[in-house]
Amino acid sequence: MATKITNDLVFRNLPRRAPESHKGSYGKVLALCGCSKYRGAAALCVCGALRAGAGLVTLAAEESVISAVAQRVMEPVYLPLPDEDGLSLAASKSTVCVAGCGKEATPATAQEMKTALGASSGTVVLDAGGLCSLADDKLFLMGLSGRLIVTPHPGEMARLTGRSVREIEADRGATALSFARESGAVTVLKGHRTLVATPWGELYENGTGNAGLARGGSGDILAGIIAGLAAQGLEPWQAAVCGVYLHGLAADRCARRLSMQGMLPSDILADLRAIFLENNR
Ligand SMILES: NC(=O)C1=CN([C@@H]2O[C@H](COP(=O)(O)OP(=O)(O)OC[C@H]3O[C@@H](n4cnc5c(N)ncnc54)[C@H](O)[C@@H]3O)[C@@H](O)[C@H]2O)[C@@H](O)CC1
Ligand SMILES: Nc1ncnc2c1ncn2[C@@H]1O[C@H](COP(=O)(O)OP(=O)(O)O)[C@@H](O)[C@H]1O
Repeated sequence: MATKITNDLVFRNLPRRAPESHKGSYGKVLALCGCSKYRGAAALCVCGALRAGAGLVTLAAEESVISAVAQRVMEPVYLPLPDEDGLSLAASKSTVCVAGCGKEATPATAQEMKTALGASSGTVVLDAGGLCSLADDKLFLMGLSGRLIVTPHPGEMARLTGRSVREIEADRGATALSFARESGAVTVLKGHRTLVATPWGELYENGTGNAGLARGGSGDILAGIIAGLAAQGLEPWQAAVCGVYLHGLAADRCARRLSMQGMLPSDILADLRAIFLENNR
């Protein structure tokens, strides 16, 4: 039986900003995201982390991605790739690594993920191509146990488990729970009524969100929001539970403002900040 994620559960777990705090108080996010084909995914992920409240966000990516993102958003710091030593160093200094949005699931991506995530010691949010590139390396994923959050949609869960999307959708709860138990990762199985499963057997169901989110880029923003929350000190399960709820709540508010038909993933960021404002954050 899944626990419904409520407004009270989320805002009880969300940190407040103390008057005497500084950027270091809210964590460093390293985003290892984007490729020349998927530049927008990197921008959306970075913006999600910034709007969720992270203190500093660094984007590690190839130059074509950096120049595209830098035209849209001014706050991130950039680490141009390839730079294996620079990537390891940045990962070792980060509070959270969010990796894989806008990456293709290739052996080169898997190697890049291993370089960064192996050097990090904080929370890891692994999404999209980064996650799928490691689908056959469960030992590596298990090595991140206790600090790993994975955010597959049903198609990605199919690649991770070798089962069909139809089988996964037929029993989403059991799928998420068994993947979480076997991998040691807090598992966010996305879709209508996203589930969050913990390695110790808890299952949360999210009731926010709507079909306006059913377009490319919504998941990239979610990964960034979860990373931004984890950077502020939330445990992996708290960041996942709060992240999926706030992402969906922002989308519901956005749909009332702009319609499900016309809203874009990036539009929900204005609603996320309004939700924080309405809740005195
Ligand atoms: N603007 C950008 O740069 C964007 C980049 N993106 C990146 O594109 C790459 C490929 O990701 P995609 O997810 O598009 O492609 P994938 O090939 O990983 O997955 C797409 C397939 O997964 C299945 N699927 C997904 N959600 C489902 C659901 N809720 N229920 C049932 N089946 C479902 C469907 O079969 C679908 O055709 C990733 O790296 C991603 O980050 C996308 O996020 C789209 C936007
Ligand atoms: N019908 C829907 N109802 C609620 N949430 C949805 C719906 N469709 C998509 N979403 C949400 O939008 C996001 C889509 O993520 P994903 O499939 O990874 O897309 P992308 O990789 O293109 O960004 C997920 O958070 C998912 O839960």
